Amino acid sequence: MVGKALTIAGSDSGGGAGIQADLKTFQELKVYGMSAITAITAQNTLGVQAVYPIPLDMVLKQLLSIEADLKPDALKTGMLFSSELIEAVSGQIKSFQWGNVVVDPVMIAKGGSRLLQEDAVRSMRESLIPLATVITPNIPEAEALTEIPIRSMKDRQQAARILHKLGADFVVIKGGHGNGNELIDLIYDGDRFLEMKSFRIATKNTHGTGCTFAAAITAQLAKGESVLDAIQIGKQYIHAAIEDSLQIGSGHGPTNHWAFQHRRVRAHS
Ligand SMILES: Nc1ncnc2c1ncn2[C@@H]1O[C@H](COP(=O)(O)OP(=O)(O)OP(=O)(O)O)[C@@H](O)[C@H]1O
Ligand SMILES: Cc1ncc(COP(=O)(O)O)c(N)n1
Repeated sequence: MVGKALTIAGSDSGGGAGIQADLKTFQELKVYGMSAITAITAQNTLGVQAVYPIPLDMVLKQLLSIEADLKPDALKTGMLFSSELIEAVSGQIKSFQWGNVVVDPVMIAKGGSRLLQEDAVRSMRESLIPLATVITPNIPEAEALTEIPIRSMKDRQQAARILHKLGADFVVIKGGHGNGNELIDLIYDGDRFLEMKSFRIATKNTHGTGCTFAAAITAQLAKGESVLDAIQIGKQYIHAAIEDSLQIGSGHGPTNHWAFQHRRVRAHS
């Protein structure tokens, strides 16, 4: 039986982030992809030109249709835009008893546009994080959720502890926004800290990296993999996708979803 993965997120007309990145990732990792669209963005590699939130009722109808017939093995949340949406979506996830929930707490796009209203951070903290199997904030998102400034690895560990206490089983604080040639994603399971290290790829083509990483974790969970293995495959997938990124558009180009499988084929031939 094929694993079924759901993304609850915003649409990116440029195809690099959001729903589009998630479905590409699901396809590449060989799970059946489904979507519930929370907002439509007019977006390209240069930035976000407009945001149109989908009426709450229509978002809930999408989730109901999926529950009535398809039922996901794993799901991820991305752009949820407002406090109302976060609370309603969290309520549905809970009442449908959907498990394997990956929360990517999307707040601000690369160019600076807000993808989450400022007053919605509290709902994320109180309603969504308690349902998370894995939460994958970048450093600014972890700072907003925990209200502590993050400058050192000790600060990151402290933020991870807070997010775990709020109810996330596994916390991954991503290091894309850090400095230096080495890049560390910090994992915390409530007991141990694990540092997932890689080298920093020098490229401006990093549009959709957060979405893609979380979607790859979701795909692996939908196939029944353990959370730690899913996070590690997620890292391999996004690293390959950034390393072989695509020169498309004149801003922050998208990642390359073919890279991961191409490398596997090469490694086995
Ligand atoms: N330049 C890079 N080289 C290698 N890995 C990277 C690079 N940038 C990001 N990553 C990896 O990509 C994943 C996503 O991290 P990042 O911190 O960029 O997420 P994000 O901030 O949510 O994404 P975005 O900035 O696109 O919104 C992480 O595993 C991170 O380590
Ligand atoms: C619709 C939508 N969702 C999310 C992001 C953030 O993207 P990233 O994966 O780069 O954090 C985005 N730019 N647009």
